[in-house]
Amino acid sequence: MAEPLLRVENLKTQFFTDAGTVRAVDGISFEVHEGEIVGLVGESGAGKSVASMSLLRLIESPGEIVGGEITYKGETIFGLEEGPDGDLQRRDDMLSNEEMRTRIRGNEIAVIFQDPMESLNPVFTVGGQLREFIELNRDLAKREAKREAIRMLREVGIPDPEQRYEEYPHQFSGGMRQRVLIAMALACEPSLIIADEPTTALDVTVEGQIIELVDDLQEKYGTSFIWVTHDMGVVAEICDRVNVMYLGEIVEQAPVDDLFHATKHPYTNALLNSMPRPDRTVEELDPIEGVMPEAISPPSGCRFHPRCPDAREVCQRVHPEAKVVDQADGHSHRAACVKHDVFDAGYDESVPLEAEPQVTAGTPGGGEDR
Ligand SMILES: Nc1ncnc2c1ncn2[C@@H]1O[C@H](COP(=O)(O)OP(=O)(O)OP(=O)(O)O)[C@@H](O)[C@H]1O
Ligand code: NI
Repeated sequence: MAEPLLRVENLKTQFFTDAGTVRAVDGISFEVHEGEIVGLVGESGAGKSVASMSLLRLIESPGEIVGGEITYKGETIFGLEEGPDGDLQRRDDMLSNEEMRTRIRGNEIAVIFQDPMESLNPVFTVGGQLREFIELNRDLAKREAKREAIRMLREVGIPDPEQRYEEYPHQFSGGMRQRVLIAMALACEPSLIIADEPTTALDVTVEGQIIELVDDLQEKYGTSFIWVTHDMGVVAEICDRVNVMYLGEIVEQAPVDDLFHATKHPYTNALLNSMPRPDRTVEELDPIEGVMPEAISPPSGCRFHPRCPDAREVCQRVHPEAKVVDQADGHSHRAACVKHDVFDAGYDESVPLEAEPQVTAGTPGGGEDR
């Protein structure tokens, strides 16, 4: 298989707070190949956004990437090596902050956030902002940049783009604003777009339209996506491959069909059971027991064991790294759960744990109102 566009290996990002060290991203590894839509899914606080921001090196104090490697098109976005005094230091070939700003962010890797109002300036027209962005990043003259901005607005399905070019963000609906952000993300024809819950604030119909638009544009431009969401329904619609995150770790990684139909991790199973589906009534929904613990003091052993219906005594002791448990479509299916034989951790002989009675949470990530 061709070299991936993006390779993330054992990435660790932590926040050093007064209350202690938050291990927000704790050793995740995944790849994005050209033209793929790769999902990053999990409950609120799992580390999805911190992982995304780490890829762009946008982590601010008290946060810091403390380990691992990020390679994009053969260049090192992040990497450490042992220095002369034995301490870890940033590698020589790591891209500089200047290169990240001018060459990578926006041009190579663009990002779309959940709330377009945070990314758009309310006091300038939508068209003006898009034009300026294109002018700055693509070295076009003002008139050409304007023509290009209007073309992009049309491309993302905004009706009357010449007219809407002159309007302000508040004159756009939520869905239309999100289309503007997609236009902005696409404007420099990046190879990778990171979309962090871009449809979460939208109603279901508009969400469906945006997803359809992204699917079309993805096909047309061949752009790769990292799609961050807590919604398994969205994952099913848009993703090729999926990474399921729990408390800073990737607990399952598989092509989308295998994730849904040959699920290997109890947490993924719980996410799927808590998801509304056309073939089940609301009463049949099965919220995941308990709430996700704080990343500051994760449980021993498997971090999911206190909430896991399959948990046995061994799960309190053994902390499983994701391992290949199956092969599908030339892609590995990985899971971090010792109930699989490859772990050889004595799961079969181990004593089942009583499910601890817990405060029950709603469905993950506040998905219940949708
Ligand atoms: N600036 C910060 N300071 C301290 N802790 C932080 C900071 N930013 C994030 N965290 C912690 O990092 C962990 C991961 O947060 P993150 O925002 O990545 O979760 P998420 O999966 O994106 O959740 P959501 O679905 O709510 O967006 C959480 O425990 C969060 O509290
Ligand atoms: Ni987030």
